[in-house]
Amino acid sequence: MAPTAAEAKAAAALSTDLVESAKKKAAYAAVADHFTSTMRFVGIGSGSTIVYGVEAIKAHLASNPPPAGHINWFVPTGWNSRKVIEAAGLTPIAFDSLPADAQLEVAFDGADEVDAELNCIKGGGACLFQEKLVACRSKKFICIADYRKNQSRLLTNWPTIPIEIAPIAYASVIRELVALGSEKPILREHTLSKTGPVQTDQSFYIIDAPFKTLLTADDVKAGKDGSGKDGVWEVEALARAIKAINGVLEVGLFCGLNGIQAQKAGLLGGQKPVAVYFGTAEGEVQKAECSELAK
Ligand SMILES: O=C[C@H](O)[C@H](O)[C@H](O)COP(=O)(O)O
Repeated sequence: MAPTAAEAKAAAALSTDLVESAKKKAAYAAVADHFTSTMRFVGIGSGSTIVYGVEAIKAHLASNPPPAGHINWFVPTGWNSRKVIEAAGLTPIAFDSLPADAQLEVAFDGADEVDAELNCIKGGGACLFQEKLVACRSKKFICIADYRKNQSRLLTNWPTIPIEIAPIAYASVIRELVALGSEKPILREHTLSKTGPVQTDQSFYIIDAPFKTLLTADDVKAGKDGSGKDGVWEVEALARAIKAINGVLEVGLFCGLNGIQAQKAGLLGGQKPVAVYFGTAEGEVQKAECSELAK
């Protein structure tokens, strides 16, 4: 028998509660493991999950105040992120105001989907360019997500790759994406009161491009062809191909080992998180660590 409207509403509310509680638990665990009040520069991502991360940082600072005279600076990844930092009473510093030699100790952010190798899709909320800048300038990038985001391969549950592009180039970028095997890339438009394309913090546009489920590096090592033949791509190969299109500012695939290698050498971090904290539907937190760091 189909559920009544009241039953359906109650089930939806329960599911929302589970998701929010999973985000919060993951955020508090991530902050407990990776934030200290002696840190100088900390990156703060965008979206609904990072709000709990900022809440956890605020709570941590309340019970572990920084040494006298020490300022914890929080680097936002856009307008929304800055508002969250300010609303929590924390001190923001713009990315382009950072001292030239400053490195962020850690950056926390959410994700739309994460695969078995911790490659991520980001940009569901139209923030990805500044998030990548901040992640790559951090010694470690830590991701926080709920159980819906935890998939073995990208483009399993999340349908498209967000790509930030120069407005003038949108039609030609769409044509190039189709040539790469994306069936129906679309320019993201407002769905509520305002009409027209969604604009990013850089006043650029977002194209959402669907592709077949992406292969991991391990799939390719196991002999699968991820070169784009028949529209089948390995994550990094596709990220490189999209980034090479004229008019693309950044692609919402956070992947690759470059930064990880640099991080192992104690230099800059990378696009790929070193750890992802997933809040589970059972109320636990599952921590996935980047296996390359252990090698
Ligand atoms: O554009 C938005 C960002 O990449 C977010 O970090 C991502 O969409 C995850 O957002 P949420 O935490 O709301 O699921």
